[in-house]
Amino acid sequence: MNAAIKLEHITKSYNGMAILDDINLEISKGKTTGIIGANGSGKSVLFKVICGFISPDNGNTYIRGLKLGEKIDFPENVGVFINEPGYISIFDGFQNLKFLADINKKIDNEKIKITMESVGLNPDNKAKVKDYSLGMKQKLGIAQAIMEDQDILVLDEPFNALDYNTYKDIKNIIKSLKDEGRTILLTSHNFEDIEQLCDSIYIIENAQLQLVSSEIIDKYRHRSR
Ligand SMILES: Nc1ncnc2c1ncn2[C@@H]1O[C@H](COP(=O)(O)OP(=O)(O)OP(=O)(O)O)[C@@H](O)[C@H]1O
Repeated sequence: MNAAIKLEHITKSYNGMAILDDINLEISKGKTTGIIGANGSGKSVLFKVICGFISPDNGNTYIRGLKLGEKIDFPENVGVFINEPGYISIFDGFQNLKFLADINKKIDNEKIKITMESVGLNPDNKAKVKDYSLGMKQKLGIAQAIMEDQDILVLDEPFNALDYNTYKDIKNIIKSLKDEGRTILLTSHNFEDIEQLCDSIYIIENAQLQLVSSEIIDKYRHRSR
């Protein structure tokens, strides 16, 4: 069976500095995989390569067996949450999601509303997104990533800027998506979240990706206490 996500020998440099150096990764369907690493280690760059937002210098990305840049440029049915999603600032939350939903025409208004409610947003709130708080924008980003029942989710720091209750809500949503068998790729600076949600954990260090050992897990547990 094809892996949901497969990376082969991915390299990416900026200004002569290797950010990703010969990255290989295979994620099976239905698994939740965590990527950890220091600020600036390359987690977002890796996620953007997987989503087809940036091209690697070398290497191949396959989503459900389809090679990016060959049969498809952007993977289909992948829910993406990468920090600071772009919104139409003069639209309200519902209008923004409706605008995006109209591209694929897979879901109706009711599904958008149900999804907004599931992340704690009121679909009838007419406030423009430019007046949303950071946490509300974060919730809207999560809603767009899951509203079409995308079976692969790429979530870069989904817990940033959330108050405690919303954080709990979003964490529970990710848990249920995991239980439903979605394939999830996740970053968080809170190691406890990664440990609780993920089936396997990788670390990016010095442009290399490696499966974390129990020693590294201990180090991170200690750090997040
Ligand atoms: N478009 C770009 N041009 C030049 N350098 C870039 C570009 N995008 C990313 N970088 C560099 O690549 C490195 C990795 O950035 P990335 O955003 O992937 O880090 P990260 O691991 O997600 O960090 P954080 O935990 O702070 O979110 C950084 O040094 C960053 O400056």
